[in-house]
Amino acid sequence: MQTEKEAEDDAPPEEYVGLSDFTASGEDELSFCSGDKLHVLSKSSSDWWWAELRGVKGYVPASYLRPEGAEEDPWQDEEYFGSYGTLTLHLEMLSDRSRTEAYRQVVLSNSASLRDKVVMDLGCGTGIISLFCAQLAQPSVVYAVEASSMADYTRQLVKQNGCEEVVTVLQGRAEEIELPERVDVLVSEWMGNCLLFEFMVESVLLARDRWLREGGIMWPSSAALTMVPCQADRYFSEKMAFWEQPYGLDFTPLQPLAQQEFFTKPKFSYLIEPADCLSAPSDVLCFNMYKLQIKDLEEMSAQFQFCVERPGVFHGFTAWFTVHFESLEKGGTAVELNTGPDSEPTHWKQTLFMLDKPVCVCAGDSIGGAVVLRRNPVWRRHMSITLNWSINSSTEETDDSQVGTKTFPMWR
Ligand SMILES: N=C(N)NC/C=C/[C@H]1O[C@@H](n2cnc3c(N)ncnc32)[C@H](O)[C@@H]1O
Repeated sequence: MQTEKEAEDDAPPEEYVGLSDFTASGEDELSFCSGDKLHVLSKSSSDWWWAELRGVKGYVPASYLRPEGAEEDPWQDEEYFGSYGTLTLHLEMLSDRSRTEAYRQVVLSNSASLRDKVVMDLGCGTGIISLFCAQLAQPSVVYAVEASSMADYTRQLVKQNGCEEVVTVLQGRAEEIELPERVDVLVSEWMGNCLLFEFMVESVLLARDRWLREGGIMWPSSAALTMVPCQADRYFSEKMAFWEQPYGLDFTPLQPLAQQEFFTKPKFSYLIEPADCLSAPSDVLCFNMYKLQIKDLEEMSAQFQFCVERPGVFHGFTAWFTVHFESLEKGGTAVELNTGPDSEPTHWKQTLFMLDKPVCVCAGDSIGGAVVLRRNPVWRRHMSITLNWSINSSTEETDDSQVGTKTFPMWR
């Protein structure tokens, strides 16, 4: 095995740029800031490279770097579709029974109406929804569109399950591929954390405008982002209270660091208990998938007014989403996939937004305010969420800790 020194002598250094800040956590690691130009001296492993910055050498995480000069793709498609070319994410989604059964139920309950229909499964992944269509109904054709390298395996799965007569797998981005005809049904599982993260919904809208025939069906047909003010004792004690007295020592000087590290960004995959909800939840944003336009996604805002139903600590807000699949049959019942705390947990769980300072609230208090989602103008799969709130206590007079505002990057 070559040492770093030997490897270093072999290859000329390559110029890389830091994509974001990195703080070394081992003495052989090298810290750098976003934008720093590093010389990569050897790539001894795929994850950690031996690099030099301003005369100092050390290991750096390869995922934090991009080659100097390589234009950074605002959609980060190489990384995005690369991640879907491996099984991890597909296993997570397929293991999510609540999510996958909901799509199965949609096909099953619309089986008769799907006969002879033309279906597009956008971002089919392993093809599970397309296979449900071929297995549980008799569509004339399902165009299973998948941009990642998983498409090769999807073709094998279609053949393996005897569905090649009905399912045609097309590898490519839904925005770019050519279909031989318009479709009657556009089905997709596009929802990201907080409903919109990854902004795959843009691809769904482009495909709708290009391939859905007049009067065609969108599945999901509608989507709603739901929020609620909540208590998050477990998370707060794990990440913040912990520093009060670990092993009898006072580590509170670390609390500003904990604030920065754990409460600045939203916490994905947080499972909130119904009892943690301080009030009834509210659908702050609702999307009609037939009318929604891409330009509507740049900035979305809503007011809210929560009436506190139980005394507790207002640690922050929790968000989740619900999507509906309208029935193909007139008057048929819609299928609902609800990712909230009162439903079967999904792989998304919920998203927690922690305030800087928790506030005690009493039943009868009201928490009014607004939420603004702003899509990142450069990094098109990212957004920020700004929350403004004011607490009108039914008992105490209003002082400054009753009003607040905080913006959370997701992730840029
Ligand atoms: N539900 C979440 N979060 N992720 C959904 C799952 C995303 C799947 O859809 C594929 N995909 C995403 N966008 C496109 C596109 N524009 N064209 C073709 N395939 C696409 C990804 O490669 C994943 O396999």
